[in-house]
Amino acid sequence: MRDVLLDVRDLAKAYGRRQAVDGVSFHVRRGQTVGLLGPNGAGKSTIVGIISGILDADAGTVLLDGAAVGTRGHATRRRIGLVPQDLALYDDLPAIENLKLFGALYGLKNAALAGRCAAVLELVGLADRARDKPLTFSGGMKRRLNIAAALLHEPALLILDEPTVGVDPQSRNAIFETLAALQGSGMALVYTSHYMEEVERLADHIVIIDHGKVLADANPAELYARLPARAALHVELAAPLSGELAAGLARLPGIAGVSGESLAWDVRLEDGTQAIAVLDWLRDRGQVPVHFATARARLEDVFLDLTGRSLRD
Ligand SMILES: Nc1ncnc2c1ncn2[C@@H]1O[C@H](COP(=O)(O)OP(=O)(O)OP(=O)(O)O)[C@@H](O)[C@H]1O
Repeated sequence: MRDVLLDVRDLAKAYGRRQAVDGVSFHVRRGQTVGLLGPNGAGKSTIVGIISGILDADAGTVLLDGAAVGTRGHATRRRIGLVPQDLALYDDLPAIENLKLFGALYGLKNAALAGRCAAVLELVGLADRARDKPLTFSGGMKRRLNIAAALLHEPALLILDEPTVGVDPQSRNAIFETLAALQGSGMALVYTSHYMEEVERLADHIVIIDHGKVLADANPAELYARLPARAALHVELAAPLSGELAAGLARLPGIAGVSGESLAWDVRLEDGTQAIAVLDWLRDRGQVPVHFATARARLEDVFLDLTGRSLRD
């Protein structure tokens, strides 16, 4: 496939007897944001470590533009930027000096280094804090400085490992703005998270990982389309619904399930537009809804459907 930037094939990695990554394959196209979603311990950090050439895999290959990435493949590794889960900053060194250190590691010097430092600080919204030390920064600002450091060498692919853990909501939004700007510039991103809302918001392709394996690899619309119920209707009635009527409701076309009792009911719908038909059906039988709410299926539902477990467990 011509537009594939990163091709991850059959990765495996064990720590002692624990198989952390167990035959993982997926790819990232140019300009695409791939969300790696999975619970804590699923293997995301290990996958990211192998992709960015920090960890050796026991088996499998990682190709960037057809060239192998490995702990010894320096030229290819340089085309990847990694924002690790653990912050790597010198707290009492001004932000700009931190960046110069990282830049020097990438071989940047003099005017080129100064130019890149200014550009990345601007991009992450820290240009006016260049001379301040990270110890005066919020968790989110430190994270943004880390993102800046990973962008100094203009990578083709930026990998972010849980970049919003421990970050306040305002800073979280600032991080999203930075990432949106990077997406706009055509950069490919790999974003790991166990926060489904974030992955839903950012990613145009989602790889769900659990116990070191890929459970799903698709765009969000495809993931939702596979669900038996893509929406839910919660309805509260003025008078209790009989068991007989509830059973009748469950038999209506497009209804995936009915649960509840007395005044409050939840109806799982194959499609959200069926909510109107359900409300009409109830009203035709003298059941007056006093309150109702509909909700679309979320990635949480996809995970639950795939594993039988909640991602938040
Ligand atoms: N250095 C290590 N030594 C031993 N076991 C490890 C090591 N690193 C990770 N593991 C184990 O490998 C499995 C996968 O861990 P990994 O950190 O890749 O998952 P994760 O999805 O990134 O989770 P988290 O978000 O909590 O970091 C876990 O069971 C973890 O305990």
